[in-house]
Amino acid sequence: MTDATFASRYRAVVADRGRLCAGIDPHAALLEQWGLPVSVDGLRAFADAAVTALGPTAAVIKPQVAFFEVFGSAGFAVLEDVIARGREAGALVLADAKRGDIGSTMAAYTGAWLDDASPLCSDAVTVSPYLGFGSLDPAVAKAKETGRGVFTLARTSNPEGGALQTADTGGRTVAQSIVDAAAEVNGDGSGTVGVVVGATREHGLDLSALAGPVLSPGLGAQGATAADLARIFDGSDLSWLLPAASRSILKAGPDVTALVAAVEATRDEIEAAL
Ligand SMILES: O=c1ccn([C@@H]2O[C@H](COP(=O)(O)O)[C@@H](O)[C@H]2O)c(=O)[nH]1
Repeated sequence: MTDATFASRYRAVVADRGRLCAGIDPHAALLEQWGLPVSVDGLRAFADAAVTALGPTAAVIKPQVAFFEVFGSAGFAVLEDVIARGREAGALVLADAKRGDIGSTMAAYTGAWLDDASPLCSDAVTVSPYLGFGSLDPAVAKAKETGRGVFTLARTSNPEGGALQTADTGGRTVAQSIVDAAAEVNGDGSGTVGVVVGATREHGLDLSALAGPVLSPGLGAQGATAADLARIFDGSDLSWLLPAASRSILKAGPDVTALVAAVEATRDEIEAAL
């Protein structure tokens, strides 16, 4: 698709639009709040307004696949439209699918989310490394080859993640071992593998060798603030930090102008804090 690395594509769009990943999470409660039916028609209207507002404004948009999948094939058709329009509008589209399986099945997920031949092909996809980081090899290889990205969970924003992710594996935590494996892939400067580190608590990670993006969800609806980001990531290379917010932005809808203003206000608050 392109000779550019994911690092260079990421840096270009963030330099232009600022550090924000705006999520498209069509929760039933948000559909209702927007005065829409909780149906495929409601989903389509929600997605249309969201991608119209967020696609030309945010550096990265992150459709949460679960909220489309719940409507079956009709939901996936809406998601395909969101992905295509988001990319056309100049945002990087990060499909939040959190895929993870044995390598042979991971190869099929890679075909779905990172291959030009697929209608779901995105600029990046979220993955779960908990079948072993090596099980992600098909996705990592495809992403590297095509200038796309893979964002692996490391230290997630939810409270339940801690017991597993902070478990000690011979002198370092599970989450640190994921960050280190990502850093090894990124040693060539491609920035192919990003990590997910929530903004909701101290993470205790050494991100200094990562050389790739750090997606940090948890702003707004989960309670984290821009000031929390500055504190939690103090000492890290903040140029790689990509704070993410979904509901706190989407609640400004359905008016497109109000959604654009919410994206800009969130981004400006982040940029001022970092
Ligand atoms: O650790 C994680 C990983 C992913 N997420 C996802 O991000 C958004 C957050 O939405 P908000 O409305 O801003 O809370 C959502 O799609 C999650 O699945 C996360 O929150 N934490």
